[in-house]
Amino acid sequence: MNLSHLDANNQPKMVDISSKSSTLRRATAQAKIQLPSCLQTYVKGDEILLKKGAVFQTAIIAGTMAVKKTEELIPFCHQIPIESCTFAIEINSDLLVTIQCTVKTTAKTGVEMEALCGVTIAALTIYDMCKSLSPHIVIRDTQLLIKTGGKTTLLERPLYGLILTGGHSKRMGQDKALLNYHGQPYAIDLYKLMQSYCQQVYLSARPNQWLETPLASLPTLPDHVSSVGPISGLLTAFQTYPNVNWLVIACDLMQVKASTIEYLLTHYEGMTIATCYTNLEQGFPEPLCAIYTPKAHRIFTEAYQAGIYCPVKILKPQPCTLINPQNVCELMNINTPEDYASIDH
Ligand SMILES: Nc1nc2c(ncn2[C@@H]2O[C@H](COP(=O)(O)OP(=O)(O)OP(=O)(O)O)[C@@H](O)[C@H]2O)c(=O)[nH]1
Ligand SMILES: [Mg+2]
Repeated sequence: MNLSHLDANNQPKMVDISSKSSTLRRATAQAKIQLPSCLQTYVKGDEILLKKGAVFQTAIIAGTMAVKKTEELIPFCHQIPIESCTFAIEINSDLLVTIQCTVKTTAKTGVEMEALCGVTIAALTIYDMCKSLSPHIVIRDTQLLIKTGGKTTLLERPLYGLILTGGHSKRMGQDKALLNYHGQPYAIDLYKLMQSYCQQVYLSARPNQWLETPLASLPTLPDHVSSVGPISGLLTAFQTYPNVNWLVIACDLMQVKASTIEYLLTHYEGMTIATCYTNLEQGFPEPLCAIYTPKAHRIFTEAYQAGIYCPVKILKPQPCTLINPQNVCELMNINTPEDYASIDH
């Protein structure tokens, strides 16, 4: 086996990243701390206030300093410019504290060690601040939750892919998912692209839509609810696998590239309903090229029950993570034969 951490003499070495290219990379790590009940009286809102000072605020400062020092502590870590470092600390009613640290850089290698170092030192700082009140403090579950921007992507839950194909393609006059794209139906091309990022990819279609077509062999989620638009496909996906993230792409976004997906993943936020591109002309979130978290399930179900079917209308008032497309053409909607003729296929 060729281990990148060993040299030809079986001695350890720093991984050579000199020929890699710099990309925007992000890592989020998490640690938990179980505090003893005697600390309850010191909890004031989102903070623990001791004579020594504000515990979480101190932990954030310590964690930030630790992130910047990671290269000095871990022998084979590279020196990486830290471009952003944020902490989120929450405490629940059982005094279980959850710390998350997110680090960003534009570099040739990832910042997961930095994020892990950050939560670890933040946790130890909380321990140090609280230990005089009781030594019964347990730090646990330190782990990497999210890593994006490099060769492999890790999110805090599985990523499934959904290709929306259940429309009637009236304007096109033929099924858009079957349009030729470099020698194969576009849905197959997009399916293969999404497979490299998702654990599972499904077509979203009307029941029996793809029987006896070239798409028949692809995994399909037929609409559970009557097919009234893309919301039917979204709801079916959210209901079928409620605990995963969904990367959703409509089959008429024929200019989507690997970089379109990677950019979404790099900016993905697990705490919002969805990470979406902004439609620059109209300012609304683009719902059909987006990553949805499990929080979307309830929002879309309630909207559907209230008779609101338009995904843009549903997303607009919600907390979404919005990003500007790197290239507006990537999100061009191919709805008519003229649109199709205007693109390279
Ligand atoms: N699963 C599912 N997807 C749908 C449904 N209606 C539309 N879609 C998909 O949602 C995306 C956006 O659809 P539109 O472009 O608005 O509509 P369309 O029906 O494909 O095309 P037109 O008939 O020309 O309006 C496309 O990928 C469609 O395949 C539906 O009822 N169920
Ligand atoms: Mg369309």
